[in-house]
Amino acid sequence: MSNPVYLALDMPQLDAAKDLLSKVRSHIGGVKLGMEFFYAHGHHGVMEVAHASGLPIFLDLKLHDIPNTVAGAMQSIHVLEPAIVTVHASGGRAMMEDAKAAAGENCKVVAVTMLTSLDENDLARTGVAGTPHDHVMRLAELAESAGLDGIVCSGQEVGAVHKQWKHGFFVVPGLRPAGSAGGDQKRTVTPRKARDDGASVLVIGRPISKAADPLAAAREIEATL
Ligand SMILES: O=C(O)c1cc(=O)[nH]c(=O)n1[C@@H]1O[C@H](COP(=O)(O)O)[C@@H](O)[C@H]1O
Repeated sequence: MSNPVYLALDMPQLDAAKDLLSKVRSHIGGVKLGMEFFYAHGHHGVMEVAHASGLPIFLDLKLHDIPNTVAGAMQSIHVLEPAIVTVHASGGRAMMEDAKAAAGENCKVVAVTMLTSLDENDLARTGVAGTPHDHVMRLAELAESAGLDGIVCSGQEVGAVHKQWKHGFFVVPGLRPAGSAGGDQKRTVTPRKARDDGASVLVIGRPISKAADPLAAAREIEATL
């Protein structure tokens, strides 16, 4: 089985990103590039990282706009041949359908459900009643009906979503090896638990990138899986 760990390269410096990548390259299965990196380096930066790593690229742009604009954005990133792209499930069914239709044939389009930095109180403050579990299940159903490949959710929900959506593709961030700092993440589990519960991809950033020894951290995480 291929390594499910995608390293989140959340940094604006291209050289630092490539340096980190070269250290941990053989202990990860893919690279996640999000807004921080993409807004700083755009297409050119994505191509450099893809070329330097030779690994699949997860372009985490969390698209969330009217269907026409999101479909246009998907077409604009087509040339980068990302393996995975994110949209927000709360953008609605038509937006997700159009995003999927505009994506490349080999690109998985997954919907962010409820950010792992939020808990039930945060959800209530946005006007959504119920538990994170209910909210994630509802949005997962919507994403599946829109023809998406899967969703992004926390490791606290992935087991339940996996039971409901047997062939879905599940991206799980908010992962923290036992004893590591949670930071801004609220719904965390260990990488091992997320994998055992059905995660297809494990997104890990700071537990590797901010470790005193990133290579040792990546090796240790790999050993737990
Ligand atoms: O879409 C994501 O990847 C994502 C969704 C989510 O709900 N929570 C979340 O943390 N992420 C991303 O996953 C990564 C987590 O980073 P660390 O908390 O440093 O491991 C960041 O790049 C986030 O942008």
